[in-house]
Amino acid sequence: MYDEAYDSYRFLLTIDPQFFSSRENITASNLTVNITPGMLPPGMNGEIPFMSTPLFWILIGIGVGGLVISGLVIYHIRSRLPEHGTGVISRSSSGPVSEKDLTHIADQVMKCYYGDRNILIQVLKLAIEIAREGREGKAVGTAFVLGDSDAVLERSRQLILNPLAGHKPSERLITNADMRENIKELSLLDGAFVIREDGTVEAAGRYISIDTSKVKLSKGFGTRHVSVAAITQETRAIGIVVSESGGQVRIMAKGRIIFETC
Ligand SMILES: Nc1ncnc2c1ncn2[C@@H]1O[C@H](COP(=O)(O)OP(=O)(O)OP(=O)(O)O)[C@@H](O)[C@H]1O
Repeated sequence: MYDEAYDSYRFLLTIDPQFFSSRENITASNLTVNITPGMLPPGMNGEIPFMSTPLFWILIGIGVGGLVISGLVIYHIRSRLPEHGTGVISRSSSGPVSEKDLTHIADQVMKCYYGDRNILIQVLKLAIEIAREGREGKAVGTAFVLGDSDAVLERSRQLILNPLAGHKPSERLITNADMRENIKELSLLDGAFVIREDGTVEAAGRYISIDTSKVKLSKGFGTRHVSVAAITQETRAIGIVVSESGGQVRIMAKGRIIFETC
């Protein structure tokens, strides 16, 4: 009786899991009582769980791969673009820089700069004028390193004798109209301007002589940009670079470009 029942239903019958765990003797009578034809307990119906199928692992692989690729793309975009955006002032613009433009840029830069906002605006204005006007009909490139000037001077050297040496601090203020004209002339020289937070121009023709290996600017920038980025990484200064080749004005802080004009 037991053998017949079990053999004829062995692919269809369900054995109650509790049945074998109980200490009762297995007898033909209680076996038949606990066998329910056609009823399969949950999880024992012969289907392979989805998590064990190759399709599941393929989908997991696609998901993880997608996340990794998205992360790499975002990292690449972030390392290429300025952190705070691109400016509104185009190289082809002419005329004076509007207060609105300057305010917009200064707002962005002051997030990374501890110095005087008005002095910052004066330096920006001058840099933008140099980028737009050039000198003697030619494009001019130069760089301003603003703030933390003792630390900057320690990490740089004169390329030529400092043309500003011997002039009174009051004559060397960036807010002084004569000084601004002088800076435009001196921008033809190699090297950078070093400017104190209070607007005193300490030096022109300064060569930044520090290790640039930790700078993470995207490829394509030359030594002017890279060395200014490096000095902003090592000091609390910000850098304002006028590119001779592209005409953009780029503002740098903490080793990164934080703003650039179009
Ligand atoms: N370490 C430095 N410190 C100060 N000025 C530098 C330094 N390196 C280069 N310069 C100045 O930058 C000028 C241009 O150099 P380079 O072409 O390599 O820079 P760049 O970043 O491509 O700038 P640009 O976009 O203006 O061409 C040099 O002639 C020199 O006057």
